[in-house]
Amino acid sequence: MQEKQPKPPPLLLSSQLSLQNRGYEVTLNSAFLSWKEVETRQKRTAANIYGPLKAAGSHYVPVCEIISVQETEEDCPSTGIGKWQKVPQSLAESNQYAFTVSYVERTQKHRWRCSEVTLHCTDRTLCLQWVQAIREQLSLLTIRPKRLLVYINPYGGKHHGKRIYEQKVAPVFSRASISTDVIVTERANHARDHLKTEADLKKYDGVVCVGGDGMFSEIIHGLISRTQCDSGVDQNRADETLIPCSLRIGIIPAGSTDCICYATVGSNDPVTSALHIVVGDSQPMDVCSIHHNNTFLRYSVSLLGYGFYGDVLTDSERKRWMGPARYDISGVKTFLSHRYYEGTISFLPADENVGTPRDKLQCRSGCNICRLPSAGKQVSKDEESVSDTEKKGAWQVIRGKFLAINAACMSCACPRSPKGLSPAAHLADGTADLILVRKCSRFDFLRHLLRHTNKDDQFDHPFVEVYRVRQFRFTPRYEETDSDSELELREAEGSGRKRFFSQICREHPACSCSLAHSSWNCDGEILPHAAIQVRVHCQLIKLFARGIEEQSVFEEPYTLSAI
Ligand SMILES: CCCCCCCCCCCCC/C=C/[C@@H](O)[C@H](CO)NC(=O)CCCCCCCCCCCCCCC
Ligand SMILES: Nc1ncnc2c1ncn2[C@@H]1O[C@H](COP(=O)(O)OP(=O)(O)OP(=O)(O)O)[C@@H](O)[C@H]1O
Ligand SMILES: [Ca+2]
Repeated sequence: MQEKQPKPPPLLLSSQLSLQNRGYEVTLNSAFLSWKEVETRQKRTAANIYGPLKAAGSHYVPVCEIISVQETEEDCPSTGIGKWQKVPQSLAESNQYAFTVSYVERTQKHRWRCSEVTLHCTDRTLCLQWVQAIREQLSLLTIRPKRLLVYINPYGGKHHGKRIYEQKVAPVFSRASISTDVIVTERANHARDHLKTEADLKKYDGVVCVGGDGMFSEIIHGLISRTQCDSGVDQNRADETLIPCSLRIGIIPAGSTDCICYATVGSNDPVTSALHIVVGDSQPMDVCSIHHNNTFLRYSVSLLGYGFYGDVLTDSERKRWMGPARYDISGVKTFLSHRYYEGTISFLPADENVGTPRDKLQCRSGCNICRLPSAGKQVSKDEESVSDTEKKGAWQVIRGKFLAINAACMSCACPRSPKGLSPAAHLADGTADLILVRKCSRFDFLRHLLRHTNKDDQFDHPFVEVYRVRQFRFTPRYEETDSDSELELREAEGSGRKRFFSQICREHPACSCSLAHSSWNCDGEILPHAAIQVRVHCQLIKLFARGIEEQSVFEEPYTLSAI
């Protein structure tokens, strides 16, 4: 039996217009603008005089990817000179009216570009009719932002934030008739504090940051805190159900790692990010809350890393002046120091229906795992206790010596590691992947690190374990209060703090006493405590992004070759 083809949306407008001196059949319906070349009588005779009038090439642009449409003035007589310009004389007289449609074009490596087509009409009424019809369709796309609050960090990455915004992003926003209020930050936490207490958020459809992961972190801290404060939710309580933020966040990459942008869009290209904002994309994202006892410390969306990544960050902060290269220098230095740390990790594993960190399937645009009902909503306290019945007593405890303890709420893909720290982690499934790299030789650790940069599985080592979790806790050995450690602690207190550290450091020949414990790298910020409690909040924030599109979408961008 033949499958029934879905009916195309009703035609809104159709005309023969010209493009680069050739005739095109141009049509508009509520889903697509399309133009296909109409064979000239001459060409038709040469090919097949009895055949149907055939289109030589068709182009389809989804209406939702049209950026703007405007009447084009280039074909009018140029003022003062009185000469026709640009359009060949033969066409100029008959097709002097034109309109230009700007639309999204996909290029290599998940990049988007702003492309244009200028279509010429025989009379102005027809031209205006086209402009109006397309504008009407665009006005129905209410998901698109009209007013944005933009924060620029002038010192992120290579200090190009301001220039990137002015030269590459502002023209795209202005073409899409998006109005902006722009704040160039004057100090660290300027954006966070402004969002938290001052900004009149009702005026905006979204917040945009120009900078790196650290700048994004400021924005989410400001927005999440503001949202909880407005709803009377106490962030210091680790078991609180947090209220999701309603404003979407856009990231224009201008940092050193740009992993949140890279992992949600597929590239760290400012124009691509600007276009995702213009078309009004929406990608929900998980956020981890981090507490020490009952004190809120920070939120994290990408990497929460103790040991290796904590030490890389601590060292790299002293080298900020180097720009993005600081991470590589500190990376090599930390790698050579080969420090390991002892402690206990307890975690609550996620249900199996959200998959595992060893899955081959990766989180992509429209991901089915992130759309599961359990992932789609914030779990309230009551619901949490019901779904926890199966998990009662399911906390697992692991004690050991680790080179690195990493929690990735999403893949953490970035230019340094295009598949990321945890390639199968999901953006919005309510879980994080907990990666434990136990003490091993330098050579083995190097093999593990190298696999972040190639196709090999970085978890396929006997010294690496990985779990998909909803919550976890970490206690470094020197803070443990179980009977063994308590005894050690008392001994240490009796004989002075120095002796306690020297006891730990006997097992760390390569380190000095002050480095007997590491710090947490929380999205590029150092946490003040080593003992932490972490909980994933499903889809707490939304980005102007759509997740990484499948490669095929990039290769064949709605352009059908000759039919
Ligand atoms: C041999 C090459 C191995 C390369 C291994 C590369 C793995 C890279 C994994 C990157 C994961 C980034 C996760 C995102 C973290 C962001 O929230 C945060 C803020 O932006 N960035 C960093 O903390 C910045 C973290 C940057 C870490 C860079 C680590 C570089 C390690 C280099 C080790 C070299 C050993 C060479 C021995 C001769
Ligand atoms: N005007 C400013 N002066 C100094 N620091 C600022 C200013 N505005 C923001 N910051 C801080 O700069 C830090 C780094 O910024 P950002 O994340 O943009 O770049 P990066 O660290 O180079 O990149 P990445 O985070 O991707 O590694 C952030 O923690 C942010 O709080
Ligand atoms: Ca997740």
